Amino acid sequence: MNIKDHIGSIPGFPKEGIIFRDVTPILECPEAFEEVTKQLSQFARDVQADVIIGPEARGFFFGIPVANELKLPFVPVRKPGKLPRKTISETYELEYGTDTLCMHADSLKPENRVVIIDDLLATGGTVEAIVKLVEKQQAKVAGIGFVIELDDLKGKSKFEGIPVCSLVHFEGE
Ligand SMILES: O=P(O)(O)OC[C@H]1O[C@H](OP(=O)(O)OP(=O)(O)O)[C@H](O)[C@@H]1O
Ligand SMILES: Nc1ncnc2[nH]cnc12
Repeated sequence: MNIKDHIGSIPGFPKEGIIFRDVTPILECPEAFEEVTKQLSQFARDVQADVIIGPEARGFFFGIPVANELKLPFVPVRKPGKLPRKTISETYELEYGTDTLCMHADSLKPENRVVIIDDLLATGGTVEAIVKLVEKQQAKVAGIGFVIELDDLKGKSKFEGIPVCSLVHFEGE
C-alpha cells in the first residue's frame, strides 16, 4: 500500500501557483484510509497520547478515526462561532490577513498528553495556533501527526522539541 498513490495533485487550485494536495482519494479507498489511520494511531500510541485534537475540516477526517481506533477522546478545533460552550481562541497569520481558531475552554486537563492530527503541514500556522491553545490549558503537546508534509515550506521548524510524524512528503514537486 503506497499512500502517496492515493493523494491527488491539482495545479492551480484554489489559485494560480498552488498545487493542491487532495486527500479525498484516501477517504474513497477503504484500504488506504485504514493504512493512514493505522500509521497515525501507531505514532499517537508511541508518544503516549491520551487526547486527540484536530482542526476543521480536514483534520476531522483523520483525527476522529485515530481517536476511535485508540479509544481516546477527540477534541475539535473550530472556526469562531461554531462551538456552543465557553471557548478560548488564538489568531494566526495567513498569507493575506489573519484567521482565528477556537476550542472549548474546559476540553483539556493540565495532565493531558495531546496529539494534534491534521491532513497537511504547509506553513505550520494552523497547528502552531493549536499548540498555543493546548498550552493555554496547561496541557502538553506530546506529538503532531500529518498525512502530508510540504517540505519546501519548512513548517516543521515551528515545532522544535515536539515529535512530528508525516506519512508522505512532497518536495520540489
Ligand atoms: O500549515 P498551514 O499553512 O497552516 O496550512 C495547512 C492547513 O491548511 C488547510 O486547512 P484550511 O485552512 O484550508 O481548512 P479546511 O481543512 O477547512 O479546508 C489544511 O487542512 C491544514 O489545516
Ligand atoms: N498545497 C496545499 N494543498 C492542500 N491543502 C493545503 N493547505 C495549504 N497548502 C495546501
